[in-house]
Amino acid sequence: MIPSQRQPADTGRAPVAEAADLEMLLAAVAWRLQTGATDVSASAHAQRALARECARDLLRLGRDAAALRRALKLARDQERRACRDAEHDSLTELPNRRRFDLQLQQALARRTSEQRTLAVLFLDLDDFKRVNDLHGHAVGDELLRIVARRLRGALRSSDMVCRLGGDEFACLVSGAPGRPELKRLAGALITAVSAPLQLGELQLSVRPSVGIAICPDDGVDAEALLQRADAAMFRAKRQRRGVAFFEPHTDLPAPSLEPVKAA
Ligand SMILES: Nc1nc2c(ncn2[C@@H]2O[C@H](COP(=O)(O)OP(=O)(O)OP(=O)(O)O)[C@@H](O)[C@H]2O)c(=O)[nH]1
Repeated sequence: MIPSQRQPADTGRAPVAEAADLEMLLAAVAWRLQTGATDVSASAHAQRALARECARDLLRLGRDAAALRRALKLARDQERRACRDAEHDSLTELPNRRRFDLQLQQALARRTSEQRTLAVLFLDLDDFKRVNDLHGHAVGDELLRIVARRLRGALRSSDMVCRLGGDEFACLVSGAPGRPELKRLAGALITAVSAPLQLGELQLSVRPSVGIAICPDDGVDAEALLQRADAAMFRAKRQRRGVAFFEPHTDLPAPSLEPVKAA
């Protein structure tokens, strides 16, 4: 037998160490080299396959991560939009009644510790129904958007204006405004809203009536303040005064009389 064709007797033991003569040693070494080379080439092949698989997995992982990031951003955007829609008026993009109530309650809670006054201004456009009736709902909508922008522009950034609904708006003025300052502010809001406006061919103007309620003089909770500012606005409109401060004797409903009991 030629040496290269001889196989070690027992592949489970170390054949090189057990070679009894030179011929067996050569055969054992040749066999070791051959199996070693096969092992190296098999392992290199396996490693290349593994590397390819890893690269594919990494690519898939990258794509999955990007898709996950996109889905997460979409969900966050949707959540933000839902929160925003829940607290904003879709026509004017001003905060809505719900947002106003929350902010008023927060301002009232802070006021207690800071001992400051704050005021609610209630605005309602005069004869707005005529705008809709004469020029159509779309013109009325555009006018409401413009009024919203004008109110926002006439207030400090620390003050808040919301659309309560229809042609009604409310402002929350915090800090420590006195009556003269509040009267001036109401006048500035009326001037801003009443400026003539051009809508295509149409030239229009609207005027608001404003009622003012002050915390703590006129109430210390959100509902009372808004109701009282509304009552004052109603009187301002009725008397065509433009602005009115809440007056308990005039604006509160008279207490109902107890029915006389039969004897
Ligand atoms: N264009 C438009 N009109 C609205 C909207 N919401 C409510 N309105 C209309 O606004 C009008 C408000 O009515 P009122 O405040 O009672 O009527 P007004 O003519 O302003 O009367 P006074 O407040 O007494 O001066 C109604 O005709 C509603 O139909 C809206 O989103 N868009």
